[in-house]
Amino acid sequence: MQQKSSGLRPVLAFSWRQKTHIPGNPCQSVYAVEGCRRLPSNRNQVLPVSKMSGEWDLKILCMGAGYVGGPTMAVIAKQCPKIRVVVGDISQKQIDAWNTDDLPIYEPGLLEVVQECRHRNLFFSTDLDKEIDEADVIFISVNTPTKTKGIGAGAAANIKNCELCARHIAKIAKQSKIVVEKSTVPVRTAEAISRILRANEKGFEFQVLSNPEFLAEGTAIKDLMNPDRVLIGGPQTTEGLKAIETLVSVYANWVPREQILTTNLWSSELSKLVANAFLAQRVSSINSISALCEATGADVNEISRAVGMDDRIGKRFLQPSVGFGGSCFQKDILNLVYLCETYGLQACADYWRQVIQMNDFQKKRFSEGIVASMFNTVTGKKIAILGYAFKKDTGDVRETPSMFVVRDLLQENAKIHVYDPQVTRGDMWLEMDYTCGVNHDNTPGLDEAVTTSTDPYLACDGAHAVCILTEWDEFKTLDYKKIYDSMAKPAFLFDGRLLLDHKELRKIGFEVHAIGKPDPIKFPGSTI
Ligand SMILES: NC(=O)C1=CN([C@@H]2O[C@H](COP(=O)(O)OP(=O)(O)OC[C@H]3O[C@@H](n4cnc5c(N)ncnc54)[C@H](O)[C@@H]3O)[C@@H](O)[C@H]2O)C=CC1
Ligand SMILES: O=C(O)[C@H]1O[C@H](OP(=O)(O)OP(=O)(O)OC[C@H]2O[C@@H](n3ccc(=O)[nH]c3=O)[C@H](O)[C@@H]2O)[C@H](O)[C@@H](O)[C@@H]1O
Repeated sequence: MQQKSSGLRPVLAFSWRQKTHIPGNPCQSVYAVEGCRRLPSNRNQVLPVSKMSGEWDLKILCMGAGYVGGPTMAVIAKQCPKIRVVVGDISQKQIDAWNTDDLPIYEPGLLEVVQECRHRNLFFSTDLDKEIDEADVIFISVNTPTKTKGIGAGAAANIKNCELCARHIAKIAKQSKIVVEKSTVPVRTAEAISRILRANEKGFEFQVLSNPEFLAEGTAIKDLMNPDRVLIGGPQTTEGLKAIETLVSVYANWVPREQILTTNLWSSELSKLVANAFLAQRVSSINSISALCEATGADVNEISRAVGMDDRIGKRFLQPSVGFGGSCFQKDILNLVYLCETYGLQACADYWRQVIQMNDFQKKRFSEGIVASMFNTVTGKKIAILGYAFKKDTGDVRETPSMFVVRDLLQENAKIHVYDPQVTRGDMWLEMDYTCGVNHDNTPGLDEAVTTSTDPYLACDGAHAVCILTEWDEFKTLDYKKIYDSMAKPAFLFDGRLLLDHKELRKIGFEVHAIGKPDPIKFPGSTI
């Protein structure tokens, strides 16, 4: 298994955040583009897979070697040995890392797949001109963060990077190509990409498809090897349908045909936003109930169990937490909210915005609960944070709930000690600066207020409280007696993931507070 050195690692050579701010054209509103033109029917140049690429069945380029581009292409390369797959990026550091065994992202099982395919039919390169020229199919898998400035700031997705890719392809291409949106984008982005490509065409045709990705970090390889479905949207023209068929034939190498859904472009683009919105909505729904459980003495785990056993509701995504994080849930819901507003559907926009507001409430509620429980002050107290990644099995810290809790506790002048097996100190500060505007370089005393540790026991040594903020498996088997003995008393433990055995912890002597769990003092007899 791919293994990074344990503990908060030194800053990686590459840091994803640096690449979200690529200078270039500001985002063009996709809502301003004209209606879709039908493609001329005599330009039937999209070839079936087997005839496309000489010694290879097909040549694929993926622009963007991040959390999606890297794993997705590695799995295509693994499952399709006759397809040449190149993952390209504008970041030399990123590509250099992909060409070593110290991959730029942590994802269980990824290294093995990369090692199997690298230099066989999987290549990582910054020579985008050459690879665009050679590719038959080009995936665009670049970051599409929420806009921070200008029209739609704080809600609309910035598709600047997608547009730059389209312009790059248009400039270099000397023959017909299929261009595939892998990035998550606002509905009708394919139209903007098509227009850019068409405006620059030199007598050949581009087909633009939408193929959104549904992998989750931490389980990316499993999700890619066994997807619930693959979704491909494209123009419903003869050429468009042929292009769809070309992409279907790639996935059909390992995905059962009935799980490969084909549809039109706009349904495909919108389905991705809706899938993330529904998933996040479930988390916010159960988190809202966790607050009610704490007030009434009900147990949120029992609620999840009882409700989830109804087949119509289902068990998954009902795990209460300190809040959802990650680069996409908030971004994609905001994107949906912005779309609704753009089309004058304010009630729909308000409905979906509430999912984010509930998430903000949950994060805030957690940090306020810590302060309230600890006699209304954490000033000068050492608080150990176990887990900084937004979920287990990833080193990704984008929008991680831990960051918001740490920010709030810093405002109360606590001394923070963080342990996470995969997060770098550099990434931690970068995200804090980008998302919370808290910069450790120009805020006196801040750097010293946060210690990052490579050992969970050191992080907890002498602490007044321990907070479980990521559900890493290793936290389940720590020696909590040893931790308790080393802590200031009373020893508080705040479980933001419902990961631990609270009965056992209380037996040791901890004062335990957990999301959605009845407080045994307030509700004697209700603890399960
Ligand atoms: N992270 C995730 O789990 C998932 C992300 N998505 C979506 O996939 C897209 C990519 O997300 P991530 O992989 O997480 O982003 P990322 O930030 O990890 O990677 C994006 C990469 O694109 C590169 N890039 C930017 N502009 C470029 C250009 N003009 N040419 C070539 N490379 C360029 C960047 O240098 C970076 O390495 C986003 O739209 C995201 O919403 C979809 C499903 C899952
Ligand atoms: O578009 C994306 O980026 C991806 O977003 C999510 O994947 P990801 O964010 O990697 O991870 P999730 O497992 O969905 O978790 C998201 C957040 O919700 C939290 N969560 C999840 C499930 C749950 O029951 N409770 C809960 O608090 C997690 O801890 C995490 O902070 C979706 O699950 C993917 O299908 C999608 O492709």
